[in-house]
Amino acid sequence: MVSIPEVRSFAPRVTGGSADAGTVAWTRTMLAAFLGPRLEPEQLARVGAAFEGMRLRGVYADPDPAPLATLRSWDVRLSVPGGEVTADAITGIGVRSTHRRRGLLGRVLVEDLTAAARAGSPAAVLTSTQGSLYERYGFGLATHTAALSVDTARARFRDPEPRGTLEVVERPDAAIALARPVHDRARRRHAGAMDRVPAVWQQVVVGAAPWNGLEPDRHRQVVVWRDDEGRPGGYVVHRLEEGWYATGAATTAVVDLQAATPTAYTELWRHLCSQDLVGTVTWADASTDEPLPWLFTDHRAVSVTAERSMLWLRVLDVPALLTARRYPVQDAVVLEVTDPQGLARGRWRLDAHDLLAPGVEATTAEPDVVLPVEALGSVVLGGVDPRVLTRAGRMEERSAGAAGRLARLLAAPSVPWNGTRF
Ligand SMILES: CC(=O)SCCNC(=O)CCNC(=O)[C@H](O)C(C)(C)COP(=O)(O)OP(=O)(O)OC[C@H]1O[C@@H](n2cnc3c(N)ncnc32)[C@H](O)[C@@H]1OP(=O)(O)O
Repeated sequence: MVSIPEVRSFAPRVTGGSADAGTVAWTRTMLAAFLGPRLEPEQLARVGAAFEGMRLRGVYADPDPAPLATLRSWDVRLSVPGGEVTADAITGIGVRSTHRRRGLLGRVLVEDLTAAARAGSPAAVLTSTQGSLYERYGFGLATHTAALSVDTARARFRDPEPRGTLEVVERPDAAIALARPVHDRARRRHAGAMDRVPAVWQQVVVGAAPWNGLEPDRHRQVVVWRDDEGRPGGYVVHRLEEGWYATGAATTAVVDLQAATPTAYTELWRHLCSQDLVGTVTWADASTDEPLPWLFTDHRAVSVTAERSMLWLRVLDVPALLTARRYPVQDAVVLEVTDPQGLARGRWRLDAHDLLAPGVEATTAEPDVVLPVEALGSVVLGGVDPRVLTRAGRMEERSAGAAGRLARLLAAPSVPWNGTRF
């Protein structure tokens, strides 16, 4: 007899670079749901080993040892304006193609969110394959990215003098060791950015991801820029997107570019735009406020080819999240938050009169704004304007001008940005 499906969670056990049988079965279901390659058992065991230290959840129906649905999560440090919080990063939500539309996504996700809230994470984050899946679970779209394309023939730099030195770093471990501290500094500038576990670094630098069986992308290159004292100030990971054989001009795609200073940023772009045989440089997930066009004498060297949704944020603990960030103006507003899963529901007074120590308290006062938890997730990093959500009927202003006051309170010092899908 087949049992009623239940959610189980476990941590991968790894010996000698290979994961245990339960993790292998989990990995097989997850890859199949994402239309991934059918891997040999030893490849699956290697892929599963990359999940060491993470939480795996699955929906199981005995006696089948493989799950019907999967989810993987781990803790990240998520930048918020003026600070950072621990967040539950979620990925790998997949349901067997034979078992869809029976509520399995909902079961495994709500279980993970409830566990994260219980463990004290103020928020959960994910990037999604589809745009309409996660609002019903309280996630709000919080950041966007811009897809850029640079025509290298038009890219003349205003500042003609290169500075510092560049190095192509061949060994991935050396590249990661150089890139990590730069990324760590750079990520604090953008709310929505987060630190990276080793598996994500491998994905970015080597191109070895679960969905390609950890096969390295041999067209990937890491270039580090150093200042005159030899200190690394920025790096770029790029890959060949289209060879030059057909057109005589190749396309290079930026995978990750982080610069701790404006000079590092300029010099990395100078390098990208001056490579022989390269006609176009693209960046699929740049920030929406890149200074790039301003580096060139002709800003039309850069085209924005698309703007895309990126990070979804689910508030789990309203006071913890709102007090972790800083506010640019002194004001106080009462927010009533509704939440179908009941995790963040309540009426809260956010008081930012003390700019260094904002306070959030439960209150019975009349609310200035009533909003569902997903709208709070959208506006909390400062990347979505509460007035726009009010105009869209996604939140309700109960006192005159409250959405505008909230917009001024939540404004972020720079545009929220997360450039890495996970
Ligand atoms: C963070 C991430 O990992 S994003 C990756 C998401 N996964 C994928 O894209 C892999 C391929 N797809 C799948 O594995 C599955 O179809 C999933 C995970 C998207 C959905 O799983 P299911 O178990 O079928 O979803 P479930 O039955 O729990 O549906 C929950 C709700 O979402 C809705 N829904 C499910 N899939 C979709 C979809 N593709 N588009 C729109 N709505 C959807 C359902 O109608 C249901 O709505 P309701 O609450 O109003 O009834």
